[in-house]
Amino acid sequence: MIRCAHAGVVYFRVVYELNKLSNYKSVQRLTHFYTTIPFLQTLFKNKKHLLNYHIRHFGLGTNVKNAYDTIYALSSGSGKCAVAVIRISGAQTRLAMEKMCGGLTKPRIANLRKLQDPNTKEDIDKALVIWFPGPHSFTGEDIAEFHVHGGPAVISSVLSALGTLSGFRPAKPGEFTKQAFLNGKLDLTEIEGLGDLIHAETEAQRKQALRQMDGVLNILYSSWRNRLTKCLANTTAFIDFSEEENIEDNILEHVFSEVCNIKDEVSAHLNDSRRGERLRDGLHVVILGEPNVGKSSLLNAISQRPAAIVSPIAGTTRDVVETALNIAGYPVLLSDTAGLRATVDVVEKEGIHRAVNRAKIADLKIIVLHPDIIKQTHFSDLTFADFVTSYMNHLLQDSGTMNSTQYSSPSNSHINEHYFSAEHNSPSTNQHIDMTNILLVFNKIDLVNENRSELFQHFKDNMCFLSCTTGEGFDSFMKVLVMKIQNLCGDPSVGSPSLTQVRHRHHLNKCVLHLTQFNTYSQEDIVLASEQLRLAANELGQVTGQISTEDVLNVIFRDFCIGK
Ligand SMILES: Nc1nc2c(ncn2[C@@H]2O[C@H](COP(=O)(O)OP(=O)(O)OP(=O)(O)O)[C@@H](O)[C@H]2O)c(=O)[nH]1
Repeated sequence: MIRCAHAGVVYFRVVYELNKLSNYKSVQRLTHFYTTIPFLQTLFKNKKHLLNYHIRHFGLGTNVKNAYDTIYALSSGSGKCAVAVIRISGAQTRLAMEKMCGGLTKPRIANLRKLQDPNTKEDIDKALVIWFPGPHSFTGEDIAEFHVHGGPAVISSVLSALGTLSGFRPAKPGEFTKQAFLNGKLDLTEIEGLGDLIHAETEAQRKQALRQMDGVLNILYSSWRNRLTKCLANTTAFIDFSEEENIEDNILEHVFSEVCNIKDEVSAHLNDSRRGERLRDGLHVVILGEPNVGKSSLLNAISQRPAAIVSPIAGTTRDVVETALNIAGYPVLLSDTAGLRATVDVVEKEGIHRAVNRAKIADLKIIVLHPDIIKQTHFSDLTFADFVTSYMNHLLQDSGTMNSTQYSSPSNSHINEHYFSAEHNSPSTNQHIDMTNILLVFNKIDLVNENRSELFQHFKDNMCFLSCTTGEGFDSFMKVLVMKIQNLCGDPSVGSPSLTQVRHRHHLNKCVLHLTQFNTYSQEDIVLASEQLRLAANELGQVTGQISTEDVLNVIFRDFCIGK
C-alpha cells in the first residue's frame, strides 16, 4: 500500500514536471526520470512502456511517439555527383552499421567499408563510413554517415536497404535538426541561423547566419530572460515575505531599475532599422525618374547584362524589371521602373502606378536625373532634402500619382502629406522621408559642355554624376552605392548581433509591451505587475524555444530540407 502510494507520488511528480515543460522536452525528462528513479523501473519494464503509458493517460505531441524511430535520408543534394552522404540517426543506428558495414567503427573517424544489403548480403558500394555515438553528435542520438558514390542507383539501393531494417523510416524535412533541438543541442535561433546558412547566397548573409548559428542571439536573449526571471523571483519574494520583514531592503527598487535597463536594451535592439532582416531577405533598391534619363541603362550597367530594354523612345520601360544581384557580398533586388510623367496611355499609367508602389517598399531609391536640371536649379539656396522633395513632388504631380504619395522633408514640413518610405509600406502622415536612403544620379554627363567641377559640387554624399554611355563616373557611383548598402545592412561580423527574423521582432515587441505594462501596474498592484514580468520572460523564451508550441516549431522546421 505504502509502496503504491509512493509510486503514485513519484509518478505524479513526473507528470507535474512534464506539464511544466513543452511536449518535446518531456520525452527527455521522462527518460531521465526512468533512469534516475529506480522505482519507475520496477513499475515499467522499459522506457518505452513508461512513455506509452504516459501517452495513453496524459497524451503528448505526435512527435513524441516517433522518438524511438531511427530516421535516415540523403543529406547531400540529389542528382548525379561524385559523393553522396546518407545520414542515419536514432537508437537503432548501430543495427545499420552491424548489418550493412560489418560492425561499428571508431567514433568520428572515416573508415572505408563495403556496404552490403542486410537481407541478400550483396555488395551495394564501397563507402566511407563514420560513426558518431550519441550524445556527442549533431542530433544527440547515435548517428552514422555513409559517404557513397553519388549515382542515383547506389543512393536508392542504400536507402531501400535501410528501409528494410526494423524501426527505420525515411526522415521528414528538417527532422535531424528538430531532433537536435529536442535533445537540447541547438536553440531555435541557432537552428534558424543554420537554415539561413544553408540558404545564404552572399558573403554577408553567410557571415550573419554563421554568427547566429554560433549562438550570439541565443546568448543575448537568454541573458535578458535570465535577468527577467531573477526580477520575477525577487518580486514574488517581496509579495510572499515582505510582511515578515526577512527580505532584502530596496528589493523592488532594484527590480524597477533592472526592468528599465532590460526594456531599454531590448528597445535598442529592435530599433536597428531592420538591418539584419534586410541582409537576410535581400535589400530592395529601386531606380526612379523621368522617362529617357537612362534608368534602364543604369540597371544594365550595374547588373553587367542587358536585363532591361534601352531605347531613345521615351516611355520604353512600362513594367517593373527586377534583377537579383550580389553587390559587394550583399544581396540586392534591383528594380528598373517606368518613367514618371503625365500620360493618357492606360498601360503606361499602370506602369507608373507600379513604379510608385515599388518605391514605397524600397530600402534605397536611386533617382536618375538629366544633368540639365543642375543648370536650372539654384542649389546654393536649397538643402538636399528640399531639392529631393520638390523634384519628386513635381514628378508625382505630373504623373498623376500625387494623391496617394507625396514626399515631405524636414525643412518644408508645412507640407503635411504622404511620402515614400521603406519603413512604412502604407502612406502615412506627418512623417518625413529618410534622405539617407536616397541617391541622386545625374546621368548623361557626356552631354555636358560647361565647367563640370563647378556644376558637380553639390551634396557630395548623396549625389553622383556619370555617363552610362562612356562609363565616366561609374566606379565612383558604385563606391557610393556599396557604402549606402553597407550602411543599410551593417557589417554582420562585428558589433552587437542584429535581429534577423520577423518572428523575433514580434516576440521582442510583445516583451517590451509587457515591460511597459509592468511599469504601469507596479504603481498600483505589484501582483498584477509581476504577471507582466512572467509574460515578458515567456516572450523571450518563445524566441529561443525555451517555451515553444508545436505550431511555431512546425513553421521553423518546415523550411529545412530532408536530410538536415
Ligand atoms: N549620351 C548619353 N546617352 C545615354 C546615356 N545613358 C543612356 N543614354 C541613352 O538614353 C536613351 C534612354 O535610355 P534608357 O536607359 O532607355 O532610359 P530610361 O530612363 O530607362 O527610359 P524609359 O524607358 O523611357 O523610362 C537611350 O538612347 C540611351 O542609349 C548616357 O550616359 N549618355
